[in-house]
Amino acid sequence: MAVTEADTSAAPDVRLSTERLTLRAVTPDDAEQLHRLLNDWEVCRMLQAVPFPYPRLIADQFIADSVSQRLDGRAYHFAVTGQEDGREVLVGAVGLKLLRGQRRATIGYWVGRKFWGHGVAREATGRVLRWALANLDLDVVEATVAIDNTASTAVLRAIGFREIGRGEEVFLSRGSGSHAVLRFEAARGDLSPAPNLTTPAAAALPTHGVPLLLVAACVLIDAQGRVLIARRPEGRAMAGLWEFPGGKLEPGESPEEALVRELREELGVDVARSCLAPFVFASHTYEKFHLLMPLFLCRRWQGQPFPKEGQLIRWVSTDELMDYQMLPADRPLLPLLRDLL
Ligand SMILES: Nc1nc2c([nH]c(=O)n2[C@H]2C[C@H](O)[C@@H](COP(=O)(O)OP(=O)(O)OP(=O)(O)O)O2)c(=O)[nH]1
Ligand SMILES: [Mg+2]
Repeated sequence: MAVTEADTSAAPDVRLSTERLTLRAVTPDDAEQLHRLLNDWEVCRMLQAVPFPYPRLIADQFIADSVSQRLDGRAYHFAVTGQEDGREVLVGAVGLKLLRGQRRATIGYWVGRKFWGHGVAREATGRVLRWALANLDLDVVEATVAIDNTASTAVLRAIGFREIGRGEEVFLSRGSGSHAVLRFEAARGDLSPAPNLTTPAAAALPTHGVPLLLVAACVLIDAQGRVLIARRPEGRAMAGLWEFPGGKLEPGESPEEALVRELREELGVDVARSCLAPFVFASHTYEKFHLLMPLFLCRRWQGQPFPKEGQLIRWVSTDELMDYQMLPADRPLLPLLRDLL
């Protein structure tokens, strides 16, 4: 099965929410409000692909295109809405376009002028960025802003984007000729929440100035020799990458005890300690910690694995495993697993 196809299949009707906002697919019912908010020189002049004045016909065309682009996974245009006097009102939009075959996308956004100054762009764009890196086959999201757009530059920096250089772009609303822009990028590492390093080992054994983190993980193997992998959900460090089920040792736990607990918490399966066979270990320096991770094999458990923590799970052959973006520490272990199975 092609990874790209399967992973984006759940995305067309995605609906995201933040503390104050809802982000959902743009629909033809949005055309009137969208046209009214966008047909504003102060908004248009910051957008590359929008003419000014902004004709209603272009709003309708944009919405029709965004429906088909979303269905085939080329772009996700979100209407950003809020509540005003108990009604849902459009306040702006965020668009994400995938660059085919590159594991990259570009992001753009605008907010209606009367909603400026309330952190809408930051809240909405940050939400889409986190969703995209956790759920689409992407490693990097790019953004470009006009050099005179200081508000937007501040938004990008606050979300975690890094400035990577300058360039020139045409802005339709500003007429012919190119205008100076700043280019930004964000990858998973720019978003990662700091890991919660609570194990006693972490405190006791710093390595090269970073703490040592002890994690136990397990390869569940089914009767056809397929293995279970899980995609780290949004909100976790390294969200969007795949891993073997498992987690950090809690104080006083052995690796086996930690795994019995983690497999129940993450997948709802019961495993006896005697069914966990030590296989290999990972030893890998991440930016903020050094990971030491024994990897066990297990062929017998009770219950049907079920993703209890919002993760995506998948049974894959060891050949298919090579097509998945696994966590960096796991990559050297995969050929060993393939040789075994
Ligand atoms: N479970 C698991 N973790 C891995 C693998 N490879 C790898 O680098 N890690 C890293 C990612 C994380 O930094 C760390 C595991 O931490 P985690 O956040 O999943 O820990 P946990 O399940 O105890 O979750 P939490 O309660 O702290 O939220 O180990 C793997 O194959 N499986
Ligand atoms: Mg875990």
